[in-house]
Amino acid sequence: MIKVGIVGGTGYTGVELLRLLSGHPHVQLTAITSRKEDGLPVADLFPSLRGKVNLAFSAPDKADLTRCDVLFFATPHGVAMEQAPALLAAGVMVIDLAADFRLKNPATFEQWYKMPHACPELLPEAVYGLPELNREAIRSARLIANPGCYPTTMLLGFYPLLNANLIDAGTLIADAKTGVSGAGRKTEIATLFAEASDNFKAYGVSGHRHAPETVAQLQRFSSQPVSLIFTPHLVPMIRGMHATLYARLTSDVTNEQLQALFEEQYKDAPFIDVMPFGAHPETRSTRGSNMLRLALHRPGNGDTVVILVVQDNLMKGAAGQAVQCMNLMFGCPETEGLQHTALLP
Ligand SMILES: NC(=O)C1=CN([C@@H]2O[C@H](COP(=O)(O)OP(=O)(O)OC[C@H]3O[C@@H](n4cnc5c(N)ncnc54)[C@H](OP(=O)(O)O)[C@@H]3O)[C@@H](O)[C@H]2O)C=CC1
Ligand SMILES: CC(=O)N[C@@H](CCC(=O)OP(=O)(O)O)C(=O)O
Repeated sequence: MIKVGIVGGTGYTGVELLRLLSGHPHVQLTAITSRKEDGLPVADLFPSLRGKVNLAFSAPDKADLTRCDVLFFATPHGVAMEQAPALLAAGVMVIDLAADFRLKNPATFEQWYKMPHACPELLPEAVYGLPELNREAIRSARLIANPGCYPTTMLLGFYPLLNANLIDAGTLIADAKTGVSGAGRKTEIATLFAEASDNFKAYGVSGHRHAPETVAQLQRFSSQPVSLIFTPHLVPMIRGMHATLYARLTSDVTNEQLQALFEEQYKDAPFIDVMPFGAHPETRSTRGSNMLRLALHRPGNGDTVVILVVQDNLMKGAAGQAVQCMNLMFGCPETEGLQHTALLP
């Protein structure tokens, strides 16, 4: 059994990890932290876990985290990097759901996250935890930077076209929408029911931290400088993310060839569903599941290809993806504990 700990077990990605890992046949939940709920049985806070998780929360400084084989940090940016060096030295693997290890350049991290990096020496070895792009590296990693939710949709949508050198890397556009759970469980005026329901707005238009993360990863697959215009929106949903991606084709290619390219690229990816050309994927077809669905369009058969991508931000966008990485790191089947079908309605 894999002894697993979760730092930040009371947040939305933390409780999603608990839901997934409590049903994982090779996992023994060993430590779950919360500063605010120290001593409280997990199932008292989350009755959905009654009979499934018998642990109590403990404060991070009281929990002996070195008993774990792997620790998930479902915490705000800046927490994992303070503890990762000691944990790795003690032989504990680390999967960070925040951004501490996503950007290789510490100056870029500092620019976007407004804090100095606590352990820049670990950045070169951290593996970006997107299995569809990095499966082999994840298998042998001990430190995983789990991708941001928006970057997961943008990377998996643009990657096949960029890798095949079929699009102009300098004019990528992503128009994306997500629900309020993306902002976490902490209190914030913008995510109050009276503010977010019956409302719709863009945010971070002049700069969102997921743009540099996405560009850095896409750049690995392009000899041309990658440039991305990314506009996120908050929509009145709880879970879910929809990205509409636009790219300009630079080669003569048929719609059938584009479709075949995506189908071939993701034929061995258990959590990517390449839908028929011209389909309209819906966020609820992914709710509670680790599937990411995408579909290609070519308006007017012109030189713009539109890729529609949907996922559950808490699953493929966060906790599900992190468990997918853990499965690879410990030699479990990639889909173990992740085979839920989406909830309808
Ligand atoms: N929500 C989403 O859709 C996604 C989130 N992420 C990232 O995952 C991480 C977690 O997000 P989310 O679950 O939404 O966040 P939440 O705000 O819902 O939860 C944060 C958790 O971290 C704990 N925590 C806060 N500060 C500290 C600290 N200094 N030390 C230890 N524990 C702390 C909190 O518990 P307590 O205060 O009791 O200790 C709580 O359990 C974030 O970095 C986020 O950016 C990534 C992709 C998608
Ligand atoms: C609605 C909302 O606020 N969404 C979050 C989603 C980002 C996220 O959670 O991912 P990170 O780990 O990269 O922060 C945002 O745009 O900041």
